[in-house]
Amino acid sequence: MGILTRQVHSDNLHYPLQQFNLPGATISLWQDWLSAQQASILLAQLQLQLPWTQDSILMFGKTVKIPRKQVWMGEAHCQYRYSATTFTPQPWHPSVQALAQRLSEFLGQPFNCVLLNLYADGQQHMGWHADNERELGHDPAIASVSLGVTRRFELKHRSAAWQLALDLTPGSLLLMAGGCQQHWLHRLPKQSRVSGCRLNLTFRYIKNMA
Ligand SMILES: O=C(O)CCC(=O)C(=O)O
Ligand SMILES: [Fe+2]
Repeated sequence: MGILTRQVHSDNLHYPLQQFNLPGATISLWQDWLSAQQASILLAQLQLQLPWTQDSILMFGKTVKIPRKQVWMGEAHCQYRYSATTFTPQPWHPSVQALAQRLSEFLGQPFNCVLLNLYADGQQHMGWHADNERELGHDPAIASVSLGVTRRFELKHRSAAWQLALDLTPGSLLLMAGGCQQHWLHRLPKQSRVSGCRLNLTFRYIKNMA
């Protein structure tokens, strides 16, 4: 348990970076990647304008509703398979596309699809998982932008007792890279006392095989 190696760098004054060099993963966190104003405008826009659905998944042979709402979005070829279901992407919302573009420039790597999650309150959550679908390729870099209330985000190593907990504040950018999806799991736990909603965007890249 406990926090592992922690290094704090500052690439430039506008975007201070915290980097965690974990065994088999590199986690980078930029707290105020979006300004408070940009984050709140984007939250209001996306909450209202996207076709949010509370999807069902198959768990131990039963269909259960997931404890949050989602939208899968991006380039048309970016199919996403999740618990025996294939999701076809929604076309880009212009603000989300602009964010993907800005992220690609900032991080120097392409992003062409995104899973958006809307957690109405602290009861809504996402369980332990890794984003290791084959279509994401080997050791994908996944960039996560948070809006709305601050929530805890946890990582744990698959085979050793190492854990890391971070608070994801509105406007923060988290990058999961290295072998993170191969060696670690992550989740957004319930926080019963948190009221207010959070919207998270996890940007990914899926190659066009056509
Ligand atoms: O809401 C979060 O911060 C986590 C989202 C996540 O892990 C995912 O979309 O795969
Ligand atoms: Fe994830």
